[in-house]
Amino acid sequence: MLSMEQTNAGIDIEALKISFYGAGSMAEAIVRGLINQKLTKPEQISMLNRQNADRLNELSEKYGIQTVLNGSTNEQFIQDADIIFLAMKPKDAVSAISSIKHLLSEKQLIVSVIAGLSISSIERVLGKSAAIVRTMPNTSSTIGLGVTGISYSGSVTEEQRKLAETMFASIGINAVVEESLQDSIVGVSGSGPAYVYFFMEAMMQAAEKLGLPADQAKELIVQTVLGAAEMVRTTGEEPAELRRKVTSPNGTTQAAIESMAASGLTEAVVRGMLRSAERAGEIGSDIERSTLS
Ligand SMILES: NC(=O)C1=CN([C@@H]2O[C@H](COP(=O)(O)OP(=O)(O)OC[C@H]3O[C@@H](n4cnc5c(N)ncnc54)[C@H](O)[C@@H]3O)[C@@H](O)[C@H]2O)C=CC1
Ligand SMILES: O=C(O)[C@@H]1CCC=N1
Repeated sequence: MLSMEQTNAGIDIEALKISFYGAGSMAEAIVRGLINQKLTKPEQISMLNRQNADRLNELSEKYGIQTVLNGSTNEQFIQDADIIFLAMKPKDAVSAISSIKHLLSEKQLIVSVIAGLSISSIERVLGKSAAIVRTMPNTSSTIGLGVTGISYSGSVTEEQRKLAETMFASIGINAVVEESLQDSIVGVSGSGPAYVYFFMEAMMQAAEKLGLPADQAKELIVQTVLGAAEMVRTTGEEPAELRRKVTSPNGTTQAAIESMAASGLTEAVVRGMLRSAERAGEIGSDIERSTLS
């Protein structure tokens, strides 16, 4: 991760107004990350949602940001924003973008976090080309350990690129990729945290079967996962090599790994990740079709 000095070079992000259109889990993860990492002040952030005043009140109290339900008052927030995050579910994207397109101006940067939604679909809904950053973040942005795939429309300037990369670097690491790879990023790191949680859930089930109390099992498993990821990062060794070091010939780990392999763990993970990327493509095609009809 870049240091703040490096990431903030030459860009006064605190001076910019950032509006999140869609106040769900991903928007909250980014907002929390931006505030915790002190990239900007809560007063500069607004969050707009279609419904659920309770959720908005909670977000406003928790983070000190401005929140507003869809309606006439949100127009001002959209018009005043320098950066607009599109953060609703894919199925809501076309109608949401249509409803604000008359409020957008050329100087604004649009950042989409929506899985599958292509830059060309956004431009088709807007009826013109625009400065669009297509991203695929993940929820670990909440604690500054996110991963974000980033791609740009042709209208994004060098300075806007720097701005987008600075924002996402403050809440994790970035991978700037060709837009055609964005569905792959979904399969790898967008959905990725859920695979790890799923594996941890299975480990917790097993630990309980082995007689450990649930809270102790959780503590041991969290530290095991954290330690293993940190080992890969700090030693620079390949996961396969680190695994070999845990695995004594004919010992306990070998017995476990053989049993997991026989149950098709590798194939299940590979198939699942490819399916996630494929699903992102399907979601994108559905949206594209709806913009053509
Ligand atoms: N949750 C995750 O781990 C990740 C999600 N994403 C993407 O982020 C987007 C949002 O996902 P989540 O935050 O998980 O969903 P969510 O369901 O938690 O939040 C979506 C929010 O958008 C609001 N919304 C829908 N239509 C609206 C409209 N017309 N105007 C204003 N607000 C509107 C909904 O009321 C809801 O609060 C999705 O497109 C997803 O593909 C991307 C990366 C990771
Ligand atoms: O499940 C989803 O569709 C979103 C996109 C990546 C993570 N969550």
